[in-house]
Amino acid sequence: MPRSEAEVALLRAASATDAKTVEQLAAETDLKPETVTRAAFDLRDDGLVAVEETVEESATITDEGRTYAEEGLPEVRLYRAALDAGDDGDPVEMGRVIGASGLEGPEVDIALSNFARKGYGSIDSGKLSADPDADPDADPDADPEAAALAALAADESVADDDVLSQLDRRGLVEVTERTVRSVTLTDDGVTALMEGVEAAETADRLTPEMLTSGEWREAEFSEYNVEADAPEIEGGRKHVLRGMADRVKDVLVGMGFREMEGPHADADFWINDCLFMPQDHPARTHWDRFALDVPPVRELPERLVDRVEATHREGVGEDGDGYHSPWSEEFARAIALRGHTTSLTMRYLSGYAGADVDPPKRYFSVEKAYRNDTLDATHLLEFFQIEGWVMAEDLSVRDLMGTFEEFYRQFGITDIEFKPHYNPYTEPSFELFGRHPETGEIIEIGNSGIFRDEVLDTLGVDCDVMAWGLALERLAMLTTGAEDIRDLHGTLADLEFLRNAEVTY
Ligand SMILES: N[C@@H](Cc1ccccc1)C(=O)O
Repeated sequence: MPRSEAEVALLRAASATDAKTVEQLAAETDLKPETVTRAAFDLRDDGLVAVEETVEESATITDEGRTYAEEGLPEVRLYRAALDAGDDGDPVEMGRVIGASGLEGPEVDIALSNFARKGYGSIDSGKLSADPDADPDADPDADPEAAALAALAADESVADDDVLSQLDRRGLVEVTERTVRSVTLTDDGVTALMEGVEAAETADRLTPEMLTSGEWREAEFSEYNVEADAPEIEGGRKHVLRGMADRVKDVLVGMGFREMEGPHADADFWINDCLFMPQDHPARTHWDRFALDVPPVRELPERLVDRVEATHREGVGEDGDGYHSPWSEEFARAIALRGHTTSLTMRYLSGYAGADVDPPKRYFSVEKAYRNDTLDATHLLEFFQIEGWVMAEDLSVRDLMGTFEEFYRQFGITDIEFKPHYNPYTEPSFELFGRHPETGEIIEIGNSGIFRDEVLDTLGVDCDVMAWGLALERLAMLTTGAEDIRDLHGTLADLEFLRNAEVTY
C-alpha cells in the first residue's frame, strides 16, 4: 500500500531496537513534529510502529527562584546567621538573627516557616537556635531545594520530582507537563521496510492552485487524524470588555432601555454645570479633568444656559439656595474629555439630543469616561461607564435598588451592597459595592441617585428621574475574577488572561 512521504521517512528513520522520540525523528527526517506525530499514528494504526507515551515534567525557574539561586534560600540565610550569632547552636534573640541575616519583608516569614519545616533548628519564646544535628535529613549546606534551584538557574535539568513539586508549591519554579511520544518499529514494520515501501505523494490540504490546475482530480488526500498534535493557533477574538459591554447592552435593552449617544469631548456645561456641580468643585480642577486646548463650544441652548446660571447662583424654588460663588459662562463652554457619561444624560433630559422625553422613559449608554486618576489595580485613566436613567412619576429608592438587583442578577451577582453617598446632583445618593469572587474584597462598582430639583427643574423635567453610573471594568472583575484592572486593558494587559477569559452570564 502506498504510504505518505512522511510515513516512509519515519519508517526509515525509526528503529526496531531503540525507541526514538518524535522530536528526534523530526530532527532526523527534517519534518515538523506534528507531521511526524500524525505519520506515527497512521503507521501505528496499520501495526507498523509502536508508539509509547510518557508524561514528562519540565521545570522553569521563576524570578523569585532566580533571586534565591543567587542570594541563597531565605531559610538557609537565616540558619547561617543564627549559627554565626549563636556560637554554633545557642539560642539567639529572633530580632538579632533576622537583622544579621539581611532578610527583609515577606522573606522573613518565608525563612521562618521553611526553617521550621526543614528542621534547621528550633524557635522557642522569641529565640531561635540553629541545630543541624536535630534532624539527620536537615543539612543546610546541602539543601536539595537550593541545589535544584542552582541547577535550573544554570539551565540544567532536575530529576527529583519531590523537590520540584515542593519548589513549585513555593512558587520558585513552574512545572509544566507534556506528553513525550517514542516510536519503535514493529516486526511488521521491519518486514514492510524489507519488502520496500512506496511513497505516494499525498496532499494534506486543497489549495486554490490545485483547483485551478485541475491537479485535485489526481491528488491523493491524507486522511484526517483527530488525535494528531496540531500547532496551537491563537486567533483573534472579542476582547473581554467588549464582550461584557455587548452583554450589558443586551441586558439593558431587555429591561426596556434605549441607547444614548454623544461626544467624548464635550462642553463643561453638559459634563458639570447642568448637574449643579459648583465650578470650584475638586473634580472640575485641572487635577482631575482632561481639559482640551481647543476653542470653546459656541452652540449651547441660550435659555438653558441662563437657567443653569440662575440655579448655580440662587438655587431653585422658594427655599432654594445657590452656591453664591462666581459662575463663568466661559468655563461652561470650555471643552474637556467627559469625566462621566452623565453629560449624555443631561443632553437627553434637556431635550437637546432630540429624543422624546415624556415619561415613562428609560435610557442607557455603555461608553468611555476619562479621569486623571492615579493608576492602580482598580483605576485606569479611562474606563467604560454604564450610564442609565429612568424617568417616571413617583420614583423611590426602592425602585433604584430593585433595578440594580435585577440588573446585576443577570450576571449572577446577587449580593450587592448600598452605601449612602453624596453627589451635588442627586439626593438621596448611593454607592454600590460588590464582593470580588477571588479576593473576597468589597469593591465599589457604581454610584447612583435620584436627581435633585436643582437639576430637573432647571432642565425642565417635571417628574422623577433616577440615574446611575456603573463601572464596566469593575463588573468584569466580578464576573471574570480578574484581580487587577490593568490586566484587562492598557499596556500591561495580560494576554494569556485575555485569550482565555470568558464572559459568563
Ligand atoms: N456621574 C456619577 C454616576 C451617577 C450618574 C447619575 C446619577 C448619580 C450618579 C459618577 O460618575 O460617579
